[in-house]
Amino acid sequence: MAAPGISPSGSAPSRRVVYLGPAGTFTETAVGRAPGTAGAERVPVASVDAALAAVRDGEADLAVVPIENSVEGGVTSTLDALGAGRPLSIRAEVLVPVAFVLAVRPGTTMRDILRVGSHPHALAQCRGWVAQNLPQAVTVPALSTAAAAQVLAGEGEAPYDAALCAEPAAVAAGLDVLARDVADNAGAVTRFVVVSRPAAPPAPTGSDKTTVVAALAEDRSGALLELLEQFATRGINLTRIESRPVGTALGRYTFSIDCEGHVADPRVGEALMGLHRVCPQVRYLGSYPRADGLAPVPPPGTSDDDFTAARSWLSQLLECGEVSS
Ligand SMILES: O=C(O)C(=O)C[C@]1(C(=O)O)C=C[C@@H](O)C=C1
Repeated sequence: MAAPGISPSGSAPSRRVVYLGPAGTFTETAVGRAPGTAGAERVPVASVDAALAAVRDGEADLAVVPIENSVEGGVTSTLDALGAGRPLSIRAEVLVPVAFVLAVRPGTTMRDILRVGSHPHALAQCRGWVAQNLPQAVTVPALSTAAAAQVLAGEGEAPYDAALCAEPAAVAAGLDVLARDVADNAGAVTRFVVVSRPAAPPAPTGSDKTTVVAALAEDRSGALLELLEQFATRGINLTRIESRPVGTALGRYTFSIDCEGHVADPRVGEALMGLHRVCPQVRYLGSYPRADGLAPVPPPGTSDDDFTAARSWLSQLLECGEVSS
């Protein structure tokens, strides 16, 4: 692979974005909608780990990876890969509605299906549907939804009789669609993030999110409460919080957190400083515009203006010993 920023001809610089492939995954749809990827060379890879490794190693400029689903919650492989290893920055988020079809080789009927293959997150979102409509079938994990379609369509014996994937992936693989709108919860949405090597965050927009991973002080009662208080006392709403095992021993966890606001917002900056004081480790993963455009509504006394006014009140106290009001 050529170095990032250099085209194979060595002439015009080009950006390279890697994503969980092959063509036809929901991640590919996210790449098409992600800010900063227009005109970039798109390179599909086999896993989230491979995508993030390509960015860490300088083989790609950006990776687009799934991080959260409205039905299944956090994508643990992404949370773990972002939370450890060489640091990375989240630059943007993208929301993609997720709708699955049941794809089969031509001639297969519902009764023939004993094994259903797909990405584990897709299988989890369709668990109830499969149990109800294909009670005889077991599920088989695949690298992605589109990979499941391609494997099923390939030559010879396939490891499953049906694949759950996006309809364009089924059509591209030459499969038949036996059922549409396969889901336990209609209207499911997956959230993807655009990731780069560490860089200063984009400027605040007034509708931003910040992502951090924080470790708790070991074996201390109230440590989690202390972490949460850093956000609560500053009126900052959390949009996601998940515990992930550190992996070294039972009972050791880090917390992956998304909160409303930007690190440059005084109240968010102060909350992160609070985390730095009370947590043994804090990994800042980035501040970036919200895909839904919603702006936070801070409770009374916790707006950025309130924090700025309080800071200048303290400065005056330090300077003059009193504040004329
Ligand atoms: O397999 C795909 O098509 C993917 O893009 C991965 C993925 C995921 O990791 O959650 C993305 C969206 C769907 O929720 C199911 C699978």
